[in-house]
Amino acid sequence: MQEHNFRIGVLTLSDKGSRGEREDESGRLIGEMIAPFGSVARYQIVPDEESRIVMLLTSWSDELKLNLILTTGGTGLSERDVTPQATEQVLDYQVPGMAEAMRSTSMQKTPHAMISRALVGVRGKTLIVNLPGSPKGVKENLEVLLPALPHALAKLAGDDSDCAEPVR
Ligand SMILES: Nc1nc2c(c(=O)[nH]1)N[C@H]1C(S)=C(S)[C@@H](COP(=O)(O)OP(=O)(O)OC[C@H]3O[C@@H](n4cnc5c(N)ncnc54)[C@H](O)[C@@H]3O)O[C@H]1N2
Ligand SMILES: O=P(O)(O)OP(=O)(O)O
Repeated sequence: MQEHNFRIGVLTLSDKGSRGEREDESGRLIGEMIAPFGSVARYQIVPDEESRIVMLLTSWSDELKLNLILTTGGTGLSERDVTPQATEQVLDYQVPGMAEAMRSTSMQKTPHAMISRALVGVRGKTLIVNLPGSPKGVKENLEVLLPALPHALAKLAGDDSDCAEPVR
């Protein structure tokens, strides 16, 4: 059931997936998990190529004006893992707390979580979130962000209402 109306992009970075050698299970899972937050206005799977990632993140933010872009894959230490480098190029500023929360919570599941260099940040009015490539990594990282997502996206879209919670 859709509880919010945000416009979302899902970008899968995978050499094997882009060649049709692996099902994009991670992209599909993101679509399922994000469904209550809005509609997937763009979905694409491309190889781990920095210039293509920069081009897509820029056009989905500046031209399509998506509220949220979720990437999966290419956050690790392999030679072709370039998603964070590409993301850093397009961001106006980072939202370190969201990336820290994903990594620190995931560390309770696997020490391998520290290997992901995923960034979260903002370009214009678009929140860009890197997620790891594996479906397990997607699930464990994205479920950390979801509770804060509607508030973050509403603020980014210009909601200027008071948001302080009462002191207890
Ligand atoms: N909370 C968690 N965080 C992380 C995990 C985890 O299990 N839980 N895994 C960690 C590991 S291990 C690594 S390494 C880093 C970085 O991962 P990458 O972003 O570089 O992931 P890739 O190399 O692109 O892919 C890894 C692996 O996953 C499978 N894969 C990739 N893409 C897809 C896809 N679209 N559909 C299905 N499966 C996919 C494939 O076996 C790849 O070899 O992240 C840590 N974080
Ligand atoms: O083919 P990819 O890019 O999904 O990555 P890996 O080499 O980690 O399977």
